[in-house]
Amino acid sequence: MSDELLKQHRDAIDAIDAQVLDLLNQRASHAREIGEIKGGGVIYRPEREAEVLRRIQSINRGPLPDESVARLFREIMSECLALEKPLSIAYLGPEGTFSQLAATKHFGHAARTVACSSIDEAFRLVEARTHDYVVAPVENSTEGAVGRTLDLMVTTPLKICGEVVLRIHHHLLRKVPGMDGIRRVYSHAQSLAQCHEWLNRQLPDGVERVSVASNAEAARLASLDETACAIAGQAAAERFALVKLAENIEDEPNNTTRFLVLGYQDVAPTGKDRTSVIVSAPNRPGAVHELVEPIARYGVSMTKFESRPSKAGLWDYVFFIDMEGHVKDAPLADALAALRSRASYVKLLGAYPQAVI
Ligand SMILES: O=C(O)C(=O)C[C@]1(C(=O)O)C=C[C@@H](O)C=C1
Repeated sequence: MSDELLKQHRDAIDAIDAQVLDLLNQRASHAREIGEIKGGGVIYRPEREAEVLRRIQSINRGPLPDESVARLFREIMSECLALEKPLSIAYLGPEGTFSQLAATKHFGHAARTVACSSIDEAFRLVEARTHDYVVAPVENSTEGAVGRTLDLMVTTPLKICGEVVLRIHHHLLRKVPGMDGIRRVYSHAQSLAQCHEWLNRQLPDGVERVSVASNAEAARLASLDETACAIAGQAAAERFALVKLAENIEDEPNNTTRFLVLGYQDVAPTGKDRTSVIVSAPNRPGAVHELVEPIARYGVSMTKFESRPSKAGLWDYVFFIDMEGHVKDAPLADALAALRSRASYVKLLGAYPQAVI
Protein backbone atom coordinates (compact mmCIF):
# COMPACT_ATOMS: atom_id res chain seq x y z
CA MET A 1 0.00 0.00 0.00
CA SER A 2 1.34 3.44 -0.90
CA ASP A 3 2.15 5.87 1.91
CA GLU A 4 -0.12 8.44 0.28
CA LEU A 5 -3.14 6.11 0.35
CA LEU A 6 -2.45 5.20 3.98
CA LYS A 7 -2.34 8.88 4.91
CA GLN A 8 -5.64 9.58 3.13
CA HIS A 9 -7.41 6.86 5.13
CA ARG A 10 -5.85 8.02 8.40
CA ASP A 11 -6.87 11.61 7.72
CA ALA A 12 -10.40 10.40 7.06
CA ILE A 13 -10.37 8.45 10.34
CA ASP A 14 -9.14 11.53 12.25
CA ALA A 15 -11.96 13.63 10.83
CA ILE A 16 -14.55 10.93 11.60
CA ASP A 17 -13.18 10.47 15.15
CA ALA A 18 -13.68 14.19 15.80
CA GLN A 19 -17.31 13.87 14.66
CA VAL A 20 -17.85 10.67 16.66
CA LEU A 21 -16.44 12.39 19.75
CA ASP A 22 -18.69 15.38 19.28
CA LEU A 23 -21.75 13.14 18.78
CA LEU A 24 -20.86 11.04 21.83
CA ASN A 25 -20.71 14.16 23.97
CA GLN A 26 -24.02 15.38 22.54
CA ARG A 27 -25.51 12.00 23.46
CA ALA A 28 -24.02 12.22 26.95
CA SER A 29 -25.51 15.70 27.45
CA HIS A 30 -28.97 14.32 26.63
CA ALA A 31 -28.43 11.48 29.09
CA ARG A 32 -27.45 13.99 31.78
CA GLU A 33 -30.61 15.99 31.08
CA ILE A 34 -32.64 12.77 31.34
CA GLY A 35 -30.96 12.19 34.71
CA GLU A 36 -32.23 15.62 35.88
CA ILE A 37 -35.76 14.76 34.69
CA LYS A 38 -35.65 11.49 36.63
CA GLY A 39 -34.78 13.48 39.75
CA GLY A 40 -34.01 11.07 42.55
CA GLY A 41 -35.94 8.26 40.80
CA VAL A 42 -34.68 5.05 39.25
CA ILE A 43 -31.82 5.86 36.86
CA TYR A 44 -31.03 2.49 35.29
CA ARG A 45 -33.72 1.53 32.74
CA PRO A 46 -33.18 -2.02 31.46
CA GLU A 47 -36.16 -1.81 29.08
CA ARG A 48 -34.71 1.28 27.38
CA GLU A 49 -31.21 -0.21 27.22
CA ALA A 50 -32.55 -3.38 25.56
CA GLU A 51 -34.50 -1.21 23.10
CA VAL A 52 -31.39 0.85 22.24
CA LEU A 53 -29.23 -2.26 21.70
CA ARG A 54 -31.85 -4.09 19.62
CA ARG A 55 -32.48 -1.00 17.48
CA ILE A 56 -28.75 -0.49 16.87
CA GLN A 57 -28.45 -4.10 15.72
CA SER A 58 -31.47 -3.80 13.46
CA ILE A 59 -30.20 -0.65 11.68
CA ASN A 60 -26.56 -1.78 11.50
CA ARG A 61 -25.34 -1.95 7.89
CA GLY A 62 -21.80 -3.19 8.66
CA PRO A 63 -19.02 -3.95 8.04
CA LEU A 64 -18.98 -4.14 11.87
CA PRO A 65 -20.94 -7.25 13.01
CA ASP A 66 -24.16 -6.73 15.02
CA GLU A 67 -22.56 -8.16 18.14
CA SER A 68 -19.66 -5.69 17.95
CA VAL A 69 -21.87 -2.63 17.54
CA ALA A 70 -24.02 -3.83 20.44
CA ARG A 71 -20.90 -4.16 22.61
CA LEU A 72 -19.77 -0.64 21.65
CA PHE A 73 -23.16 0.86 22.46
CA ARG A 74 -23.27 -1.13 25.68
CA GLU A 75 -20.17 0.82 26.77
CA ILE A 76 -21.48 4.15 25.47
CA MET A 77 -24.68 3.74 27.53
CA SER A 78 -22.62 2.67 30.52
CA GLU A 79 -20.66 5.95 30.38
CA CYS A 80 -23.83 7.99 29.80
CA LEU A 81 -25.54 6.33 32.77
CA ALA A 82 -22.51 7.01 34.97
CA LEU A 83 -22.97 10.74 34.27
CA GLU A 84 -26.49 10.45 35.67
CA LYS A 85 -25.44 8.34 38.66
CA PRO A 86 -22.57 5.85 39.04
CA LEU A 87 -23.95 2.36 39.80
CA SER A 88 -22.43 -0.18 42.16
CA ILE A 89 -22.97 -3.86 41.41
CA ALA A 90 -22.49 -6.62 44.00
CA TYR A 91 -21.23 -10.02 42.80
CA LEU A 92 -19.69 -13.20 44.16
CA GLY A 93 -15.99 -12.33 44.40
CA PRO A 94 -13.09 -12.23 44.59
CA GLU A 95 -12.14 -10.11 41.60
CA GLY A 96 -11.82 -12.09 38.38
CA THR A 97 -14.85 -14.40 38.80
CA PHE A 98 -17.27 -15.10 35.97
CA SER A 99 -19.87 -13.22 38.03
CA GLN A 100 -17.74 -10.07 37.75
CA LEU A 101 -17.38 -10.67 34.00
CA ALA A 102 -21.16 -11.03 33.74
CA ALA A 103 -21.70 -7.81 35.73
CA THR A 104 -19.39 -5.89 33.39
CA LYS A 105 -20.93 -7.49 30.30
CA HIS A 106 -24.36 -6.28 31.42
CA PHE A 107 -23.59 -2.85 32.91
CA GLY A 108 -20.39 -1.92 30.99
CA HIS A 109 -17.09 -0.76 32.43
CA ALA A 110 -18.35 2.50 33.94
CA ALA A 111 -20.29 0.60 36.62
CA ARG A 112 -18.38 -0.16 39.82
CA THR A 113 -18.31 -3.88 40.60
CA VAL A 114 -18.06 -4.85 44.27
CA ALA A 115 -16.72 -8.29 45.22
CA CYS A 116 -18.66 -10.07 48.00
CA SER A 117 -17.62 -13.16 49.94
CA SER A 118 -20.83 -15.09 49.15
CA ILE A 119 -23.97 -14.88 47.03
CA ASP A 120 -25.87 -14.34 50.32
CA GLU A 121 -23.76 -11.29 51.15
CA ALA A 122 -24.22 -9.86 47.65
CA PHE A 123 -28.03 -10.15 48.02
CA ARG A 124 -27.94 -8.68 51.56
CA LEU A 125 -25.94 -5.61 50.52
CA VAL A 126 -28.39 -4.81 47.73
CA GLU A 127 -31.40 -5.56 49.95
CA ALA A 128 -29.93 -3.04 52.45
CA ARG A 129 -29.47 -0.55 49.53
CA THR A 130 -25.69 -0.38 50.13
CA HIS A 131 -25.27 -1.30 46.46
CA ASP A 132 -27.66 -0.88 43.53
CA TYR A 133 -27.88 -4.32 41.89
CA VAL A 134 -26.70 -7.89 42.39
CA VAL A 135 -25.58 -10.15 39.55
CA ALA A 136 -25.87 -13.83 40.55
CA PRO A 137 -25.41 -17.08 38.58
CA VAL A 138 -28.64 -19.06 38.32
CA GLU A 139 -27.96 -21.94 35.92
CA ASN A 140 -25.23 -23.53 33.86
CA SER A 141 -25.85 -25.42 30.62
CA THR A 142 -23.74 -28.37 31.78
CA GLU A 143 -24.29 -28.48 35.52
CA GLY A 144 -27.82 -27.14 35.94
CA ALA A 145 -29.20 -24.90 38.66
CA VAL A 146 -27.22 -22.87 41.16
CA GLY A 147 -29.13 -23.93 44.27
CA ARG A 148 -28.04 -21.11 46.57
CA THR A 149 -29.27 -18.40 44.18
CA LEU A 150 -32.63 -20.17 43.77
CA ASP A 151 -33.02 -20.51 47.54
CA LEU A 152 -32.31 -16.79 48.04
CA MET A 153 -34.95 -15.91 45.45
CA VAL A 154 -37.63 -17.48 47.65
CA THR A 155 -37.19 -14.89 50.40
CA THR A 156 -35.58 -11.83 48.80
CA PRO A 157 -37.68 -8.67 48.33
CA LEU A 158 -35.54 -7.89 45.24
CA LYS A 159 -36.98 -8.23 41.72
CA ILE A 160 -35.24 -9.70 38.67
CA CYS A 161 -34.68 -6.84 36.24
CA GLY A 162 -32.35 -8.46 33.73
CA GLU A 163 -30.43 -11.55 32.65
CA VAL A 164 -26.89 -12.09 31.35
CA VAL A 165 -25.80 -15.06 29.27
CA LEU A 166 -22.07 -15.74 29.37
CA ARG A 167 -20.05 -18.34 27.46
CA ILE A 168 -17.76 -19.98 29.99
CA HIS A 169 -14.24 -20.99 29.01
CA HIS A 170 -12.08 -22.73 31.59
CA HIS A 171 -8.29 -22.94 31.49
CA LEU A 172 -5.80 -24.98 33.48
CA LEU A 173 -3.55 -22.43 35.18
CA ARG A 174 -0.31 -22.68 37.10
CA LYS A 175 2.41 -20.43 38.48
CA VAL A 176 5.10 -22.24 36.45
CA PRO A 177 5.01 -23.98 33.01
CA GLY A 178 4.65 -27.78 32.58
CA MET A 179 2.57 -30.50 34.23
CA ASP A 180 5.44 -31.97 36.29
CA GLY A 181 5.06 -31.95 40.06
CA ILE A 182 1.37 -31.01 40.20
CA ARG A 183 -0.19 -32.41 43.39
CA ARG A 184 -3.59 -30.72 43.46
CA VAL A 185 -6.03 -28.77 41.32
CA TYR A 186 -8.23 -26.09 42.87
CA SER A 187 -11.54 -24.86 41.47
CA HIS A 188 -15.16 -24.20 42.28
CA ALA A 189 -17.15 -27.46 42.49
CA GLN A 190 -19.20 -26.50 39.40
CA SER A 191 -16.06 -25.91 37.32
CA LEU A 192 -14.46 -29.17 38.48
CA ALA A 193 -17.65 -30.88 37.31
CA GLN A 194 -17.69 -28.98 34.00
CA CYS A 195 -14.12 -30.19 33.25
CA HIS A 196 -14.49 -33.65 34.77
CA GLU A 197 -13.82 -35.67 31.57
CA TRP A 198 -10.84 -33.56 30.56
CA LEU A 199 -9.31 -33.93 34.06
CA ASN A 200 -9.82 -37.70 33.95
CA ARG A 201 -7.99 -37.90 30.63
CA GLN A 202 -5.20 -35.37 31.11
CA LEU A 203 -4.29 -35.08 34.78
CA PRO A 204 -1.54 -37.36 36.10
CA ASP A 205 -2.79 -40.04 38.55
CA GLY A 206 -3.07 -39.01 42.18
CA VAL A 207 -3.67 -35.31 41.63
CA GLU A 208 -6.15 -34.22 44.28
CA ARG A 209 -9.22 -32.18 43.18
CA VAL A 210 -10.01 -29.54 45.79
CA SER A 211 -13.21 -27.50 45.58
CA VAL A 212 -12.98 -23.91 46.83
CA ALA A 213 -15.40 -20.96 47.05
CA SER A 214 -14.69 -19.53 43.59
CA ASN A 215 -12.44 -19.92 40.56
CA ALA A 216 -10.69 -16.66 41.35
CA GLU A 217 -9.92 -18.02 44.84
CA ALA A 218 -8.56 -21.17 43.14
CA ALA A 219 -6.30 -19.00 40.97
CA ARG A 220 -5.14 -17.07 44.03
CA LEU A 221 -4.24 -20.30 45.84
CA ALA A 222 -2.40 -21.61 42.76
CA SER A 223 -0.41 -18.38 42.60
CA LEU A 224 0.96 -19.15 46.09
CA ASP A 225 1.93 -22.78 45.49
CA GLU A 226 3.97 -24.21 42.59
CA THR A 227 2.67 -27.74 43.24
CA ALA A 228 -0.92 -26.62 42.65
CA CYS A 229 -2.87 -25.58 39.60
CA ALA A 230 -6.31 -24.03 39.17
CA ILE A 231 -9.21 -24.19 36.78
CA ALA A 232 -10.39 -20.66 36.10
CA GLY A 233 -11.10 -18.17 33.33
CA GLN A 234 -9.05 -15.59 31.49
CA ALA A 235 -9.69 -12.76 33.96
CA ALA A 236 -8.40 -14.80 36.91
CA ALA A 237 -5.37 -15.95 34.86
CA GLU A 238 -4.45 -12.33 34.17
CA ARG A 239 -5.17 -11.11 37.68
CA PHE A 240 -2.85 -13.68 39.27
CA ALA A 241 -0.28 -13.78 36.42
CA LEU A 242 -0.64 -17.54 35.90
CA VAL A 243 0.62 -19.63 32.98
CA LYS A 244 -2.05 -21.29 30.80
CA LEU A 245 -1.15 -25.00 30.70
CA ALA A 246 -4.27 -25.82 28.66
CA GLU A 247 -7.04 -23.69 27.16
CA ASN A 248 -10.81 -24.26 26.91
CA ILE A 249 -10.83 -27.50 28.90
CA GLU A 250 -14.61 -27.51 29.53
CA ASP A 251 -16.15 -30.84 28.44
CA GLU A 252 -19.16 -29.19 26.82
CA PRO A 253 -18.11 -26.84 23.96
CA ASN A 254 -21.22 -24.64 24.45
CA ASN A 255 -20.73 -24.30 28.19
CA THR A 256 -22.82 -21.26 29.15
CA THR A 257 -23.92 -19.72 32.43
CA ARG A 258 -27.01 -17.59 32.88
CA PHE A 259 -26.93 -14.85 35.52
CA LEU A 260 -29.77 -12.78 36.95
CA VAL A 261 -29.66 -9.06 37.70
CA LEU A 262 -31.74 -8.12 40.74
CA GLY A 263 -32.65 -4.78 42.27
CA TYR A 264 -35.59 -2.82 43.68
CA GLN A 265 -37.48 -2.13 40.46
CA ASP A 266 -40.13 -3.33 38.06
CA VAL A 267 -39.31 -3.25 34.37
CA ALA A 268 -41.72 -2.23 31.58
CA PRO A 269 -42.35 -4.58 28.61
CA THR A 270 -40.01 -4.45 25.59
CA GLY A 271 -41.66 -6.97 23.27
CA LYS A 272 -39.01 -9.62 23.94
CA ASP A 273 -39.15 -10.39 27.65
CA ARG A 274 -39.03 -13.19 30.14
CA THR A 275 -41.09 -13.62 33.31
CA SER A 276 -39.94 -15.71 36.28
CA VAL A 277 -42.17 -17.04 39.05
CA ILE A 278 -41.98 -19.41 41.99
CA VAL A 279 -45.06 -21.55 42.53
CA SER A 280 -46.03 -24.40 44.75
CA ALA A 281 -48.78 -26.91 44.23
CA PRO A 282 -51.04 -28.60 46.76
CA ASN A 283 -49.61 -32.02 47.65
CA ARG A 284 -51.96 -34.32 45.70
CA PRO A 285 -51.79 -36.43 42.53
CA GLY A 286 -51.87 -34.43 39.29
CA ALA A 287 -51.42 -31.07 41.05
CA VAL A 288 -48.23 -30.10 39.20
CA HIS A 289 -49.75 -31.03 35.86
CA GLU A 290 -52.84 -28.90 36.62
CA LEU A 291 -50.58 -26.05 37.66
CA VAL A 292 -48.70 -25.77 34.38
CA GLU A 293 -51.65 -26.66 32.12
CA PRO A 294 -52.70 -22.98 31.58
CA ILE A 295 -49.19 -22.15 30.35
CA ALA A 296 -49.61 -24.58 27.46
CA ARG A 297 -53.29 -23.68 26.94
CA TYR A 298 -52.50 -19.98 26.43
CA GLY A 299 -49.58 -20.84 24.10
CA VAL A 300 -46.91 -19.44 26.41
CA SER A 301 -43.43 -20.86 25.95
CA MET A 302 -41.98 -22.22 29.21
CA THR A 303 -38.17 -21.89 29.07
CA LYS A 304 -37.42 -23.35 32.49
CA PHE A 305 -39.04 -25.63 35.05
CA GLU A 306 -36.91 -26.37 38.08
CA SER A 307 -37.94 -27.93 41.39
CA ARG A 308 -36.30 -27.29 44.78
CA PRO A 309 -37.13 -28.61 48.23
CA SER A 310 -39.29 -25.91 49.87
CA LYS A 311 -37.62 -26.35 53.31
CA ALA A 312 -41.14 -26.03 54.78
CA GLY A 313 -41.82 -29.77 55.00
CA LEU A 314 -40.32 -33.11 53.99
CA TRP A 315 -40.83 -33.84 50.23
CA ASP A 316 -42.49 -30.46 49.82
CA TYR A 317 -41.30 -28.63 46.68
CA VAL A 318 -41.39 -25.21 45.09
CA PHE A 319 -41.12 -24.81 41.32
CA PHE A 320 -39.15 -22.13 39.48
CA ILE A 321 -40.80 -21.36 36.16
CA ASP A 322 -39.50 -19.05 33.42
CA MET A 323 -41.81 -18.07 30.58
CA GLU A 324 -41.33 -16.03 27.43
CA GLY A 325 -43.29 -12.77 27.55
CA HIS A 326 -44.07 -10.02 30.06
CA VAL A 327 -46.46 -10.30 32.97
CA LYS A 328 -48.29 -7.18 31.75
CA ASP A 329 -48.88 -8.58 28.25
CA ALA A 330 -51.38 -11.18 27.01
CA PRO A 331 -51.19 -14.16 26.74
CA LEU A 332 -48.80 -14.48 29.69
CA ALA A 333 -50.99 -12.30 31.94
CA ASP A 334 -53.96 -14.64 31.30
CA ALA A 335 -51.87 -17.79 31.81
CA LEU A 336 -50.55 -16.42 35.10
CA ALA A 337 -54.03 -15.48 36.34
CA ALA A 338 -55.19 -19.07 35.67
CA LEU A 339 -52.05 -20.45 37.33
CA ARG A 340 -52.66 -18.29 40.43
CA SER A 341 -56.12 -19.77 40.88
CA ARG A 342 -54.62 -23.29 41.05
CA ALA A 343 -51.37 -22.80 42.97
CA SER A 344 -51.10 -22.81 46.73
CA TYR A 345 -48.40 -20.12 46.47
CA VAL A 346 -47.15 -17.82 43.70
CA LYS A 347 -44.31 -15.30 43.88
CA LEU A 348 -43.59 -13.10 40.88
CA LEU A 349 -39.79 -12.83 40.72
CA GLY A 350 -39.75 -10.32 37.89
CA ALA A 351 -40.44 -9.62 34.22
CA TYR A 352 -37.40 -8.39 32.31
CA PRO A 353 -35.86 -8.07 28.83
CA GLN A 354 -34.25 -11.18 27.36
CA ALA A 355 -30.46 -10.82 27.10
CA VAL A 356 -29.45 -8.87 23.97
CA ILE A 357 -25.69 -9.50 23.92
O1 LIG B 1 -33.15 6.81 28.42
C1 LIG B 1 -32.77 6.92 29.58
O2 LIG B 1 -33.55 6.78 30.55
C2 LIG B 1 -31.37 7.23 29.89
O3 LIG B 1 -31.06 7.48 31.03
C3 LIG B 1 -30.35 7.17 28.81
C4 LIG B 1 -29.64 5.81 28.75
C5 LIG B 1 -28.76 5.84 27.45
O4 LIG B 1 -27.58 6.14 27.56
O5 LIG B 1 -29.32 5.60 26.38
C6 LIG B 1 -28.78 5.63 29.94
C7 LIG B 1 -29.17 4.88 31.02
C8 LIG B 1 -30.43 4.13 31.07
O6 LIG B 1 -30.27 2.91 31.70
C9 LIG B 1 -31.03 4.00 29.74
C10 LIG B 1 -30.64 4.73 28.66
